[in-house]
Amino acid sequence: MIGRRPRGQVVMTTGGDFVVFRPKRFELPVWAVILGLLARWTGKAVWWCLRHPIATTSTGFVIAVYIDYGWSGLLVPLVLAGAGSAVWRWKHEPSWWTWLAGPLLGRFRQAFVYRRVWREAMTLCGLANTYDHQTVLPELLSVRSDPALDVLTIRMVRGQTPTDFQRVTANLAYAFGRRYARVYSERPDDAPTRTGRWAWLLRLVDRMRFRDRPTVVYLVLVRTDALRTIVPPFPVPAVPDFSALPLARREDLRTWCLHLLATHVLVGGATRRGKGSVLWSLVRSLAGGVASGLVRLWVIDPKGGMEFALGRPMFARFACKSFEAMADLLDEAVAMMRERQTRLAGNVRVHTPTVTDPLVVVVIDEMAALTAYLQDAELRKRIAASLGMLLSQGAGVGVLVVAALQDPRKEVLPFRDLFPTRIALGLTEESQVDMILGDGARDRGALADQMPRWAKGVGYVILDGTPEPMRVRFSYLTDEQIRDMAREYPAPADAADILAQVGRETATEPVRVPLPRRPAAGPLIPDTLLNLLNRDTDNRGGERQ
Ligand SMILES: Nc1ncnc2c1ncn2[C@@H]1O[C@H](COP(=O)(O)OP(=O)(O)OP(=O)(O)O)[C@@H](O)[C@H]1O
Repeated sequence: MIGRRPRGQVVMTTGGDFVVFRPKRFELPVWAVILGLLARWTGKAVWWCLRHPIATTSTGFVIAVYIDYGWSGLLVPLVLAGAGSAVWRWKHEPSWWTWLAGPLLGRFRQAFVYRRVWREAMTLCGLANTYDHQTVLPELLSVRSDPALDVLTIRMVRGQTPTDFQRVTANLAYAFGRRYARVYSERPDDAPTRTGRWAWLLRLVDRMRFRDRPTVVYLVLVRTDALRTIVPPFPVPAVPDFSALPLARREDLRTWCLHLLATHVLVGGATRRGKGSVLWSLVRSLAGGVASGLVRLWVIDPKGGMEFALGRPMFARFACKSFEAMADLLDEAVAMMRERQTRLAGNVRVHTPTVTDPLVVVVIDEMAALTAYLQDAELRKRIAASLGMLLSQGAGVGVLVVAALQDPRKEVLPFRDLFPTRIALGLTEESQVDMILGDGARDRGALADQMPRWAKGVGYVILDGTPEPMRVRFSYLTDEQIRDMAREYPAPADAADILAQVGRETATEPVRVPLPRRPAAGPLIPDTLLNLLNRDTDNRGGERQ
């Protein structure tokens, strides 16, 4: 058995301490110790220079210029570098941040901010361990800064997992003097798409940069809260990209895009926290498709139209007064889903939206009004059955549900788990965060229950493919902007839509341009009725002119 005593003495014993070996101690002369230390430091310095070629070359250059020309000689390259940097920033700020300002600021903050308090912060946050009578700390490998965030790359102590860091995310934020932090087990940014002549080389470099590093975690500290200011509406894409709909601003100032294809979306948030802004941001991002007929919005607003009536011309179907009409709307969505399933089965596995076979998005504000608070038990059951069908089978055939609600408990929303995409705005209780975003989301940094009062429309989303939440702020549309949008992007008239409205809701039909007729493949109503309605629509169009 070999053991180490506290004083560094190696002791070797057999079974019961019968024989004890003590190694002989050598006394080295002082000159040998000094020589050894010098060799060690030189080795370290050379290794550092090899690892930091840019810093080494620049320092060498500065020293050489100073020796040859003195202080005044340094002024010229300094002014030239400053001017070059200013022009670069003016012409292309993102690349200036990526290649110059970000790395420089990161190095500076690594040396003068984080390293100074590293040992103290790691120890007090409970991330320092003891091994072999020595304290072992996570190692700060690098810091990368951008205009809003510092991203710290940290090598964990052997035996630690990213969960150990995620559990103390808030402690880490405050330890470094910040309010918000997030811990990622993989790089928080994606590898860029490379094109052009040197793409192959850049892709090789990216493969190295973005390689999987299981021993490393990434701590993102929010230096400047980019979400403090209201986010103006994003430009309307003429043809919406359903895999990337721009809805919100991210903490790193980039745009957060929703992947809407083949998914349902649940938005949870306490009252007056901005659920409306999430839904309107989504409607706006789809507006181009609404006008061209690629997207149909079927909207249910149980608050009597308070939220959505302003955008009425954009909606193919709208129910806001009668719960009966809301139940009918959902039943019709199920019928459409069934018809598509029959038509598409054996041909494709996922529906692709086209003008003749559009993406149907059923938007439901205040979903609890339909699933829990509705007095009529029969109607409630009918609605629950339709919603269950849509949520479990609708995504693949392009009939999607986007719903908002305040209370995410199972009693209120039994099909919570059928929503693959979830967004949590400000909530009132800790437990609600995990109910909406999934187990452990709060521990991983989604502090939706601690949202300050100003943070309307600020929420947490889970990025595709990563378990860690991200904080975003949704764009805010004023009533005037909603009215303008509705005027500019009205839904085209479709006989089936108009028929569905007749006699159910008393709201007057909005002005709509006629939609090209659907081919014989699958009209939902008989030809005789279609002709009748066409004539009716033409007449009304004539009256308006
Ligand atoms: N993204 C946003 N940016 C800035 N302010 C916002 C944003 N979203 C909402 N607000 C502000 O918060 C108020 C409440 O927003 P909203 O009506 O959308 O909340 P809600 O959660 O839908 O409320 P309710 O529970 O009544 O449905 C708005 O009047 C607006 O002033």
